[in-house]
Amino acid sequence: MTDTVLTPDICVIGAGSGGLSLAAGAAAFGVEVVLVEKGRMGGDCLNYGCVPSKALLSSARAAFARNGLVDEPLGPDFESARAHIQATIAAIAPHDSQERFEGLGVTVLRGGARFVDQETVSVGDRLIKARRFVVASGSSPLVPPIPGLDQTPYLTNETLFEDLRPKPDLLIIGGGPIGLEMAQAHRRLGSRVTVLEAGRILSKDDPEHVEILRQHVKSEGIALLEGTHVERVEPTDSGGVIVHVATEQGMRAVTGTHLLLAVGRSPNVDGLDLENAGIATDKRGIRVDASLRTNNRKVYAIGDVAGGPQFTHAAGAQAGLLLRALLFRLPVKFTADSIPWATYTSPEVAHVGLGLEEARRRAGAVRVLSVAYDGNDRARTDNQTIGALKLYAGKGGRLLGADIIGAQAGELACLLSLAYSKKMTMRDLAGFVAPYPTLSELVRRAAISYYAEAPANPWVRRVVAILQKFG
Ligand SMILES: Cc1cc2nc3c(=O)[nH]c(=O)nc-3n(C[C@H](O)[C@H](O)[C@H](O)COP(=O)(O)OP(=O)(O)OC[C@H]3O[C@@H](n4cnc5c(N)ncnc54)[C@H](O)[C@@H]3O)c2cc1C
Ligand SMILES: NC(=O)c1ccc[n+]([C@@H]2O[C@H](COP(=O)([O-])OP(=O)(O)OC[C@H]3O[C@@H](n4cnc5c(N)ncnc54)[C@H](O)[C@@H]3O)[C@@H](O)[C@H]2O)c1
Repeated sequence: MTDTVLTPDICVIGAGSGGLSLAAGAAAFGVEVVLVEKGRMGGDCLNYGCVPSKALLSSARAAFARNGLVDEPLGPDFESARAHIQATIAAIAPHDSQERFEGLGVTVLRGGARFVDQETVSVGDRLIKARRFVVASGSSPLVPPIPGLDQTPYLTNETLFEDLRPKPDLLIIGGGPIGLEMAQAHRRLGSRVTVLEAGRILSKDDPEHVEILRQHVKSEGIALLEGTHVERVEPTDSGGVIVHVATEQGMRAVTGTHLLLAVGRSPNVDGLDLENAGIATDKRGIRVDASLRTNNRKVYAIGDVAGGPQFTHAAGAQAGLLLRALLFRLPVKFTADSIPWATYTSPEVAHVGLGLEEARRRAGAVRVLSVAYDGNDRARTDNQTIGALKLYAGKGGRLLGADIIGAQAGELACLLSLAYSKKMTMRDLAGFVAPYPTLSELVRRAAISYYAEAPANPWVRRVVAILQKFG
């Protein structure tokens, strides 16, 4: 070990979505920060997650618009998708780079961090004794214990984008956001695609909206096998794969040229030696309280490793809360329902606040206000009429949650997330002015329907009649 022991205010482990936000925010206030990263700056989102997957979806959308549905992966389309992914990562990378963070005054150490004791972390031969530690070490693709997997070639999000070659017959295990986004992207690039899902696809989203998506992706030729148990996998002589599945109809073998695993995430706790610092974990990751603190009072955890919602914006939101707590000593409370999400299939599927069941459980009577995209003029002009928006209104018309499926659902979720966070009511959402023609008018339209019965209400009618008498 070197003699120099670093003694910053904050030591952040992991330079991904959560760690970078926290380090940049703290440095902006002149707080001394050491940031440790063992892999690529930018973490999963930039290198293996959101950015390459959304770039691939964008290329696939363009290819689909050009070619329509094809059953042969087209080399040039894959080639241009690969170039687009690389160019997009390269364009964003400087923002997350070591150089930028050093420019902000952050000390960046490259290497694996591990706890030596309750208040010390080591990185190679450096020791760090910080006033506070923030673990933001992210997650890795879960590899399930499927018999035969250890002898069968498979892809995960960590390998899929780097070597993006045509995949004639892609089998995907898992029908969550990764499975579905990648299924549609590859299908639109000409691959035949089969999704093998143990339960139902997008199980956290509204079942009626998921049914719309289900029918849509099937219409694009994606085979969805839901309620399917994968029994075992084996390689073929030609380098492909056979997946043996048990379905309600019996056993079945599904063959493909490539296999992608998209069955969830495993928190990155290995190698941190958390036990040396007495930090408790469970299978979801590091255990934290609502203020994101672990049972070691010097140590906090945010992002995928902290067992909550696993999104870039969730990690960012947690970093923001933690900055308030660490820099300004303000009490903070993270709640999972403050985190909206969107899955970027066509149509997109998005969610804000509470789901309908949870809203009913917490609030009792809930009114569901639904509007369909085909009643919206912008959806008509753009020929994007598949979709629907539902608002869940509680007592006094308070917005409790929303589900959206359709074009730009993720963008609509932004407005609704603001409304949810500010505890707005249907009155607020009916009362704002949206430019015409926009999809955001769907929100107003749904909120206005809360008052649909007002004209028939005898009391309202009486008031209107009295007011008419005043000329
Ligand atoms: C295919 C895919 C698509 C996704 N799409 C979206 C999307 O569209 N929108 C969205 O919001 N989210 C998306 N996500 C999720 C999002 O990528 C993650 O939620 C987010 O990256 C989590 O941020 P994080 O800071 O917790 O972890 P990460 O961004 O993974 O960063 C953790 C960092 O810690 C480093 N690290 C780990 N252990 C150590 C150690 N011991 N010492 C030093 N460094 C260490 C890792 O190398 C890594 O760089 C997607 C994920 C995947 C896999
Ligand atoms: N648009 C986005 O925001 C976006 C996109 C991709 C990923 N993500 C994030 O990344 C996380 C991981 O995504 P994911 O799709 O891998 O995980 P997930 O946990 O959301 O979905 C995994 C799916 O795989 C199924 N499954 C698990 N084991 C199986 C098995 N043995 N056989 C068949 N099916 C099985 C599950 O039932 C589930 O439906 C997500 O939870 C999300 O937070 C977000």
